[in-house]
Amino acid sequence: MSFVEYSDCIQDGDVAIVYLGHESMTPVKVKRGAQTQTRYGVIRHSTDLIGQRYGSKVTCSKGGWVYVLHPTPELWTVNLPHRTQILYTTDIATITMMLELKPGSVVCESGTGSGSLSHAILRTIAPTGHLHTVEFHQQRSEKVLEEFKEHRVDHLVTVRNQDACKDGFGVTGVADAVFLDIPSPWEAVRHAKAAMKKSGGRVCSFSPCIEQVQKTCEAFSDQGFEDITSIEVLLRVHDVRTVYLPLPDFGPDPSAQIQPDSTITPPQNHASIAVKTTIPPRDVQGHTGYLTFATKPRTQL
Ligand SMILES: C[S@@+](CC[C@H](N)C(=O)[O-])C[C@H]1O[C@@H](n2cnc3c(N)ncnc32)[C@H](O)[C@@H]1O
Repeated sequence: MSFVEYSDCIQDGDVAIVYLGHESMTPVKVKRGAQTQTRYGVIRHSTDLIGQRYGSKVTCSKGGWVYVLHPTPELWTVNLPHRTQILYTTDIATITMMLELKPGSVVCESGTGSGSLSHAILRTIAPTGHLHTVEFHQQRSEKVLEEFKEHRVDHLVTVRNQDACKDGFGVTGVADAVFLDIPSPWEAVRHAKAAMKKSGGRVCSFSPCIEQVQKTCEAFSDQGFEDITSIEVLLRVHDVRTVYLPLPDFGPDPSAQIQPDSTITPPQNHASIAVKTTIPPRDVQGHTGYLTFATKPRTQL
């Protein structure tokens, strides 16, 4: 198992996602001889997990069952231990697309936080790209490195425990893209520029407040970035419903030159048909933050 490569069967040392039901999942470190308690009873790793196929239905000791899923960055985002605020898949999908990330991309990121975005970046840039991630909180940087090792993606990432605003990203002229999720991103913009390739690239900053966005846009402009754009991504999940619509009664068909026939049954007054449709949500999910994108143009030679 690795977060960037799929394996068929569960092995000793894997991290598996135990799916207990809607909205109820938990990550489990698979270890020979270990047990995991669930509300459906005990899962014995040696017999119930190791050697089973990912996606299998596993029966617990009380007779209830769970599914054991292969980990993905999306599942990790909804199951990871929170050490900070994190980015969720709606923003992550937009960031990945707008930063034009692909296999082989070199990316700089700060702060690493709980590693939610980092895992998604790693899956996209594997197998030949690299992520340079900077986190100034020592325990957070140590913990996330431990997780990268457990998830077998540590060969794709360098974690630096330093201040991105003071000391930058630890690399110069190598990055295709830079991502900032720190309280004062405008202080890191010049370091972002220095970390990026001479051929240019894309940068993104995530900030919850519009005052932060204004300062960051000014810094991007001062540093010569172009195409500065701020967006907010709001997800609207529609509910699928069956609704009953009345059949319209258009009266007799004037083009049909048929004499009234008493054997034809007239349409019923309140006839209706069942149709599937979607209902938009009444409330739109809350604000997470603004995403500001900009382009570093190719340096003139
Ligand atoms: C909101 S969290 C990032 C969450 C991350 N994007 C995720 O999806 O899990 C912000 C992190 O930035 C770190 N941080 C704040 N300012 C920093 C700086 N100047 N240099 C490095 N890290 C910084 C904080 O310690 C915190 O862990």
